[in-house]
Amino acid sequence: MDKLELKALGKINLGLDVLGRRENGYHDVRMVMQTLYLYDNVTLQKKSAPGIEIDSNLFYLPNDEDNIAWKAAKLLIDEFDIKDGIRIHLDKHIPVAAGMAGGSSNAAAVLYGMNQMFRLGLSQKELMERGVKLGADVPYCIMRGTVLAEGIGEKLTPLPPMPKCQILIAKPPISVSTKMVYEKLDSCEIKEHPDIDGILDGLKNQDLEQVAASLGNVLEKVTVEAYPVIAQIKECMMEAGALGAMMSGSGPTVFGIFRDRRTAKEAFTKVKAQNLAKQIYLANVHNVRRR
Ligand SMILES: C[C@@](CO)(OP(=O)(O)O)[C@H](O)COP(=O)(O)OP(=O)(O)OC[C@H]1O[C@@H](n2ccc(N)nc2=O)[C@H](O)[C@@H]1O
Ligand SMILES: Nc1ncnc2c1ncn2[C@@H]1O[C@H](COP(=O)(O)OP(=O)(O)O)[C@@H](O)[C@H]1O
Repeated sequence: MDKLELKALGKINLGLDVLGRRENGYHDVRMVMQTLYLYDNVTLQKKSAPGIEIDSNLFYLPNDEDNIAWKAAKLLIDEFDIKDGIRIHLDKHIPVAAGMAGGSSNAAAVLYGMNQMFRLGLSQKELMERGVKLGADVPYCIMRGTVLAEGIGEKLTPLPPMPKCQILIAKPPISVSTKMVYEKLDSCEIKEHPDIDGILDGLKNQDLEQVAASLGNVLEKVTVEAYPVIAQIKECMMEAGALGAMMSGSGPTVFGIFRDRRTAKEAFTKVKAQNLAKQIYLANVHNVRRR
């Protein structure tokens, strides 16, 4: 197989708690992750000349070793002494620097795809061990689905699937650095921890209302302080009938959970009319895990 087309799916965090800080600056987390059917297309093509070529539909993304998808290819080429070269094309749709793991998911797709293309024979666990070297969210992006992520995000426990619903995504026109958000959190006292167990119970009971009522993200306060538009989008979604709304990851993307598509579409129109975000999408949850 000389060419492979893959879907790199984005995620939201239904819950994100930070339990402590490690000496290397990374944080111990307890997060509930959910994959969305909102994706970048990743095309891999073998080439006979050695080396990695990468490009994308977005002019501002790096076309070199700074791209996390490039790093994923390099890791496998070096470890397995792969003689062929590879061309990677990214057709991006997941908002960038948004808290939706777009880059991590691209890297996961490259690891997964190259494992097949070059018949490397790596198990999912072995792919995830390589993934975490590229970023804390990469192992989850390999696994997908509804998952409890602990450690720095790499200790994964599969959960019952998210009940059927519609997710509205709105990314205001600002970019957020994950590193800065975690650093800012270090200077605040965490007064209230999110109810991660409430989300786990809700999933166990397949109770969408309980899941939505238990959403919580300890990073939200940090990002909202800098960008109040996040709180405005949440309010707009709640007024429009969301069962719950919250910032994903380090932000600034906000998602709302809706029981039906009609209400979600009405909320879409309201967020757009208020000019709170330019990138607005309706997405289904994607509960199929990779094995
Ligand atoms: C916040 C979350 C929630 O899912 O996602 P995003 O908002 O980035 O999508 C993740 O914890 C982000 O994961 P990811 O974006 O893969 O992190 P990395 O590239 O490994 O790290 C970027 C920076 O975030 C900080 N970081 C990341 C993970 C973690 N458990 N503790 C941290 O302190 C570190 O400062 C690190 O330098
Ligand atoms: N393949 C990629 N897709 C998106 N961003 C990338 C990629 N490679 C490197 N980056 C850089 O990583 C940063 C974080 O991107 P992204 O993964 O979209 O955000 P997040 O971690 O918030 O989900 C961006 O500012 C971008 O410059």
